[in-house]
Amino acid sequence: MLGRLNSLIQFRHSPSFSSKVLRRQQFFGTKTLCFVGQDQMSSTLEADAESVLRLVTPSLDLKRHKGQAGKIAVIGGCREYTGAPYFAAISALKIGADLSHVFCTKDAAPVIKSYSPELIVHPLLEESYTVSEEERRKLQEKVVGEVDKWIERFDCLVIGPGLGRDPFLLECVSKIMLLARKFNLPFVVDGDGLFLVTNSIDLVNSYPLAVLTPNVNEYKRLVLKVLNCEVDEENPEDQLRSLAKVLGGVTILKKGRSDLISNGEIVKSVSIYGSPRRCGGQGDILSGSVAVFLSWAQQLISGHESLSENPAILGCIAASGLLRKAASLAFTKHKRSTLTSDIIACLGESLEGICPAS
Ligand SMILES: NC(=O)C1=CN([C@@H]2O[C@H](COP(=O)(O)OP(=O)(O)OC[C@H]3O[C@@H](n4cnc5c(N)ncnc54)[C@H](OP(=O)(O)O)[C@@H]3O)[C@@H](O)[C@H]2O)[C@@H](O)CC1
Ligand SMILES: Nc1ncnc2c1ncn2[C@@H]1O[C@H](COP(=O)(O)OP(=O)(O)OP(=O)(O)O)[C@@H](O)[C@H]1O
Ligand SMILES: [Mg+2]
Repeated sequence: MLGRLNSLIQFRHSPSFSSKVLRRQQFFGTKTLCFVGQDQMSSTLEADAESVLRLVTPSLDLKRHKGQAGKIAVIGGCREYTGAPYFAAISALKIGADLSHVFCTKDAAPVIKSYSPELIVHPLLEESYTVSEEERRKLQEKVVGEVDKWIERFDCLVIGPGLGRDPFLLECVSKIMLLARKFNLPFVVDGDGLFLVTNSIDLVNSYPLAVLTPNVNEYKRLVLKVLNCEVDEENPEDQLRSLAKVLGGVTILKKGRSDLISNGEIVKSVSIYGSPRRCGGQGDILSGSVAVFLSWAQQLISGHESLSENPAILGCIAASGLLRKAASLAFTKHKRSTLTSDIIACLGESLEGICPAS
């Protein structure tokens, strides 16, 4: 059974599971691979998202302490966008992470704090208009130093929701990405983080713990930059595989009517019926969710040395499946008035329907 699972999701184990993760091997305790259904082991394009959700979601246990179910940090939030980082960070908690941080600009912080007392909000980043040329170098060092104090505690970063495109701010964020790579910390790049990465491919190149979650526009820009061509609508799977391969094995979740996922080797799709509402913010839920499921998958795999699945692919399949289930449930309740916060409110019920807490 393990062999067949491995051949379906042929993942390269990153050499970089941190010692922090290894210390937590016991987290998943007695969970076994009988949670993986038969469909998941077939070689079809469509993933069995429910089986993956059951596989990676840890059971609740009174012996566990705060933090073991995941600590996520979102790097995003600026003067214009405060909703996006909030959606990503709160979704992580609603799914089951223990702690969710947001590193945002100084002026976005009080707004994001006011949305929720659950989030730990760091007013750290600054946009060009608040900093003189002379102050910039010193400030950049301060930002990196501050993130450095926290970074080892996180299981995954989400970089980009509502970040904005201020050049100085993006320069600081590129330093944070380099820091994350130094610590072998997985990160999900979304929204304006993808704008940054598309213009500085080296930030993610050949980093197997990077997950990119582009929407239609973001994907178009990435394909143009990296493959120097237009999006191939006829053969999306092959093009996605090539893109991930050229980027040295990063995982890409291409969002759309069906979500397509590849690490340059395999391609999987998630097409569970979601919702016809396309209100903004659903991609932000997805990025926060990928971070949690990726962390859980990493912990699961580190506890089963015989497994060679790629936690990033499992995280993407699980997050996409859950978001679609929650969007569908929210739509049955709210129809045309369905908003992103309604979908977030359905995350728990949707996950409970697939893997009950008790
Ligand atoms: N509440 C908040 O704070 C939120 C903040 N957000 C943050 O905003 C930042 C920018 O992200 P983004 O997604 O708006 O930018 P981008 O990808 O350039 O798209 C812009 C335009 O592209 C088009 N378009 C989109 N999809 C398309 C499709 N399928 N097919 C065809 N066209 C399509 C469409 O253009 P239109 O139809 O108006 O011409 C759309 O308006 C980023 O930081 C993000 O995190 C969001 O997360 C939302 C919630
Ligand atoms: N045409 C579609 N039909 C069904 N589901 C879709 C469709 N497009 C996107 N989705 C779903 O919505 C999720 C978010 O994708 P979307 O393209 O809206 O991201 P986004 O533009 O980054 O969102 P955001 O507004 O948060 O920035 C995807 O994971 C996918 O499951
Ligand atoms: Mg987006």
